[in-house]
Amino acid sequence: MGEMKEGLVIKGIGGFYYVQCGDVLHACRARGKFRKDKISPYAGDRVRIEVDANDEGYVQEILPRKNFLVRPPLANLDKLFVVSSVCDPQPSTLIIDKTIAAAELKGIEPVLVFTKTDLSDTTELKDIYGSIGIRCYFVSAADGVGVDDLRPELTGCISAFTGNSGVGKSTLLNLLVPELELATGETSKKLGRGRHTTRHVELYPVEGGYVADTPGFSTMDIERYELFRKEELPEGFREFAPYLGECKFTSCSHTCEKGCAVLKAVEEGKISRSRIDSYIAMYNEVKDIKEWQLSKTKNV
Ligand SMILES: Nc1nc2c(ncn2[C@@H]2O[C@H](COP(=O)(O)OP(=O)(O)OP(=O)(O)O)[C@@H](O)[C@H]2O)c(=O)[nH]1
Ligand SMILES: [Zn+2]
Repeated sequence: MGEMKEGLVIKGIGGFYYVQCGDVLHACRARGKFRKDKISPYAGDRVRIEVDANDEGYVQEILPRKNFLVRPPLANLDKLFVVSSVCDPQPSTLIIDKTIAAAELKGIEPVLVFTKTDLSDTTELKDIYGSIGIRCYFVSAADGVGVDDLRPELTGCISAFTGNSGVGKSTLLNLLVPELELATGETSKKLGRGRHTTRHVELYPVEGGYVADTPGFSTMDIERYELFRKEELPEGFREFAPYLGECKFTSCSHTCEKGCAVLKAVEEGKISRSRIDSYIAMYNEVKDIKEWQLSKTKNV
């Protein structure tokens, strides 16, 4: 029996899993039982490996995941940077709010990043997102404004960047982590999404943490793969928390009921219209989803 170690899966490629144990990176194969159990290690997984005398490693056990994203496949994400441009393309508050909610419900901390502040006014976005209890950054890659404020957010955690095509994710990541050398703008378009979808996910060490290299990670992936239960939806809107439990009806859906404390807070200007509009739109989308349709959001 070889030496047992515990480490972090940095990437999986060509049947090998690269596991970081302290300063050493072990290329490991997986034990056959994973395939049988239909569970395989992914970037972000904490695993136990056995290293034999020839320095060959085998993944023996995947430690319990705190969360899992289906696409891009990533385990144990601490932080999700939700990137939107203030214009070009115009931001969609519904997409932003869906992405925030998906992160919240998985126990991933959302951090909002608005890019291209050199191109447009940010007052409206600041009004909506400045006071919901989520850290919010306004940056411009064109003149570098705000980029350094964001850097400490990468420290000591596993993070990923998501946002629609063209919002400036790659441009921003290149400023934060120059070693990544991601293709941006026209080059990225020419290479096409095919390149992104077939590429493996890799965690890059940065600022004492890791950032996932997921250039094609758009909010579409969240819409397609992360479904909500209507009962849990209010937890995706953290500024609703003080009012939940205060409604007249215990079964209140917070969409239209009389005596709803959440809707009252909206009337009083304590919750923004934009946020409740997103909540109601999302509620209407998920209210008829069946339990079996939700199974794919589990941590496997
Ligand atoms: N004016 C301005 N343009 C920016 C800024 N950030 C990015 N851009 C431009 O926006 C375009 C898209 O940027 P990318 O970094 O490729 O966007 P992306 O989100 O990575 O796009 P995908 O790779 O398609 O997912 C490029 O032409 C960038 O030069 C910014 O802060 N200000
Ligand atoms: Zn209510």
